[in-house]
Amino acid sequence: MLSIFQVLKNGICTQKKKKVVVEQKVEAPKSESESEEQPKVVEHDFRRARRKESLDQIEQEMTKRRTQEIQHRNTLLKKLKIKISGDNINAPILTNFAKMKNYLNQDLMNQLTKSGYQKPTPIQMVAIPIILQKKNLIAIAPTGSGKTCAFALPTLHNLENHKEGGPRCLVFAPAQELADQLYKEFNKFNKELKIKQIQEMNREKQAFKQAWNHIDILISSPLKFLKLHKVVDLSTVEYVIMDEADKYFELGLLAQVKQLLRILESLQITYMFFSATLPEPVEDIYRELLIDPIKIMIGGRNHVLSRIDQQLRYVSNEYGKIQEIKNLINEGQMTPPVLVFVQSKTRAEALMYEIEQLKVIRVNCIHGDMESKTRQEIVEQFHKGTIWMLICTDMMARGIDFKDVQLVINYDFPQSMITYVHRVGRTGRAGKQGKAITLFTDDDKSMLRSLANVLKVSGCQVPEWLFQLPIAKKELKKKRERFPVKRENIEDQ
Ligand SMILES: Nc1ncnc2c1ncn2[C@@H]1O[C@H](COP(=O)(O)OP(=O)(O)OP(=O)(O)O)[C@@H](O)[C@H]1O
Repeated sequence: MLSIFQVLKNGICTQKKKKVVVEQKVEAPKSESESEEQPKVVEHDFRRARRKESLDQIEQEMTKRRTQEIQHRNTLLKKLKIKISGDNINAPILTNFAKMKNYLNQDLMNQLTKSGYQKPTPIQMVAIPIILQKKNLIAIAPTGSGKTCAFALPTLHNLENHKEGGPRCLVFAPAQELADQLYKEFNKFNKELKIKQIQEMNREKQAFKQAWNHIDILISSPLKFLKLHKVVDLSTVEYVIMDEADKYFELGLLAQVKQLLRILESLQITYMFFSATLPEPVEDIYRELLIDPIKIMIGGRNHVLSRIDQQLRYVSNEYGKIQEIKNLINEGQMTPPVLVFVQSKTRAEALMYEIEQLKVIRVNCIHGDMESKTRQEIVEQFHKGTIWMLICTDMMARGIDFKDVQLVINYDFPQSMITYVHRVGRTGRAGKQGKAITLFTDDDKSMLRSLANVLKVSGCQVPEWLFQLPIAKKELKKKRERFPVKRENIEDQ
């Protein structure tokens, strides 16, 4: 006869997963020797109960840890001002690049080590795992925060080895200098893939077509690409990256970009749009094109990093500006390299001439009227440090990565706040401190209220009087974007 204890035990055991063992015991004929084994069964079941208890404990512990990890991750994301929206995305890598060995191939890991990068920047923490998932992406992150590496590394990983037949990735940049820079940055990490810029490929159509078949990544401006795309087969394209994704609209290239996107529409493409400033209407245009895009925003739209010390100086008129430059030189505040932004090519030439006359600073200027080779040489000299001060137009405001620029001077007040964000973003890059001084005259007062908003979003102390100023009307802002303020000639001061 079974004791109550045994029945209870067997009853309990039959509900357990490993039923078979217990059922065998119930069905087997009973014997003296078996009854002697009863304590063993009890012990066995007791151990099982203990094991279940401890499994439950482990599960509870794991759930607790998972919750803690998510909480910790969310706290860190909040601290780093990272916002992500979208479904089913890989978790960010919030520690160091070594952790990426589970994601990136060994070659890329080796190149990363050589580059000296140790810790991913916030945009790299989140964008790299998402691009590896081949998801459509809209990413907004501050100037100098490493967006190029954020899209270049995972794209190189996704493309793996060289394949003949035509490029699998198209990278678009709005200016030649930026395309050159992207080319260098991709090549920094690349060993296997063949990357070309459109201007390196022969303009003669047949030769272009032939060269097309042997490359993996093509870097171009949308305009140049539109001139040549008809002679090649686009069916190999899998990825499209648009750097400075809002600049095309600023340049009035909306129709061209739409045309480009229409051409690519029938293909299965993963899109990546990157910028430090992506106005909502532009974002909406891109969104229409994408299926379930993931959006990453670091900081905010038009966000200037807090490590850039932004200063405003009232100089009343054009004469005041040149005096202020002399003061800054005399006060020893012009530690090179210095970038100075003006609103036109003629003003760039004129200011260079004025500063040359002082004979204290090695100065040059750069603008779109110069031959591309001359521009390349000037950029090179500024990189090397043979030019200390470079006076430029807004052609150099976006994307250009001059190392360690100490000071940006907005000699002429920028035509829009988007331009302001990009100009001052030429300093304070790659984790360094930077300084930006913006001169304003009576002609610029109507734009100060908008600047106050940018300063506020960037976490700066903003003098209260700036918020008392009237907000410039939309029409006025638009007018200023299109037609720069008429200013007195620099040479007449
Ligand atoms: N993880 C990293 N660690 C150290 N330096 C980095 C890292 N990632 C990028 N950099 C460096 O930071 C600098 C700025 O990078 P990058 O030009 O990609 O910035 P960006 O976000 O594209 O800026 P912009 O909006 O002005 O184009 C470069 O000199 C780059 O080499």
